[in-house]
Amino acid sequence: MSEPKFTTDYNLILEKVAEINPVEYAKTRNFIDGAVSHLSPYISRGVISLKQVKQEASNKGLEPYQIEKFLQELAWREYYQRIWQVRGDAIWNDLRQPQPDVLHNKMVKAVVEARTNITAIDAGINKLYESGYMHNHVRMYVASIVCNIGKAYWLQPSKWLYYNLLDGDVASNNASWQWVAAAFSDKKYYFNQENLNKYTGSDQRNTFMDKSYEDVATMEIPDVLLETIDLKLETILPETEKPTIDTSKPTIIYNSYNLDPQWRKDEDANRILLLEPSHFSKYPVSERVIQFVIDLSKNIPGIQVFVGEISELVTFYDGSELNIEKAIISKNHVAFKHYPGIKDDYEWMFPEVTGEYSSFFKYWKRCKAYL
Ligand SMILES: Cc1cc2nc3c(=O)[nH]c(=O)nc-3n(C[C@H](O)[C@H](O)[C@H](O)COP(=O)(O)OP(=O)(O)OC[C@H]3O[C@@H](n4cnc5c(N)ncnc54)[C@H](O)[C@@H]3O)c2cc1C
Repeated sequence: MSEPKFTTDYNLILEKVAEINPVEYAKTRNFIDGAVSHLSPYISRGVISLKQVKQEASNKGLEPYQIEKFLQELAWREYYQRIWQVRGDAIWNDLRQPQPDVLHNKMVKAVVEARTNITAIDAGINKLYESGYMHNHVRMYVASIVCNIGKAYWLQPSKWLYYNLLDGDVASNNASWQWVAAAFSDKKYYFNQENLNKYTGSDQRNTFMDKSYEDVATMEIPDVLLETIDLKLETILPETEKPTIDTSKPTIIYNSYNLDPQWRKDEDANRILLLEPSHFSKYPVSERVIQFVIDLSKNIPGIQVFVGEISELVTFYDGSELNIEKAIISKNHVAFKHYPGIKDDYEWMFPEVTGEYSSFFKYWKRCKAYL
């Protein structure tokens, strides 16, 4: 399968939203060449909302049962966002219980270098480096190899994946790694070569995963996974000019989690894509991700890219008649709580269902009442 290409043209993105096929999706989503939507980079970057995607799926004239699986998967994302809202920075800790059976806090070197010798896994990692995307099932396989077979603590590996993903989202990423590693679920997620072959179209045999599930769960760490690496992930940000701000008007702030071209689009305002070094030192991403974010921002007319802190933007309004609480406008987001000013609500899929639920299925049951 060729790598998915992620356009940054807004009209083409909307075409991709229109192309979703919930019926095929439900049948094939676990296969790496299945009819998945590839919309996550746009959802995570806030170009489109879950509400918008849900609306599109609902307008296809299908029966409710035919779109339910797709809506349920969208809801997984919102479920994790709600957890992040409640937990804040505690999303960086074990969410439910300590990860069992941990040997080290580093990353497995063979995974970073795509040389586990399991062809479909190595191909999935290389695709990640080439495209910034990895299929959900491959993410689960990789996380299981790293945390459950290689016995790494989930934190550093999750940062490695986040760094490389165009759709990198702290809530979905951290919680999913923890789900695989049983820090956010009752048991570790395991697979074997037979399962991997089925979903990746591979026919490889005699690998360290070519065992029964029971043997996979109890085997010694294979030699190839023993070597570890301590990753030092850094974000390289471009140099930018000081922006031109007309301080008689408010400034609308966009960032790597909000690049919605429709939001407040008819307002007379300054528009800034704010790339804060402090944010990216806490959440490092690759140069590819930064370029993707900058390219997506080009859908917003008049936007200026500014690498700097919100506090520097605020000083532009010193002596201005506009009160800073009205001058800065952003979308409410847990990673950008430190912005001052007006914060618009995110377009939730299920605005009525707030807070943290002890399981996705309890959460989904509640959501279904609003479908
Ligand atoms: C270890 C691991 C790490 C992950 N890290 C991220 C991440 O950083 N960012 C991210 O957006 N997703 C993450 N996911 C979830 C999921 O893999 C991706 O959302 C999905 O693969 C994106 O591809 P798609 O748009 O084709 O999804 P589709 O299957 O077409 O689903 C449509 C949308 O529903 C949402 N969705 C679907 N499945 C999930 C799921 N399991 N969890 C959360 N949301 C889901 C996504 O927004 C996705 O775009 C992770 C999963 C695992 C197992």
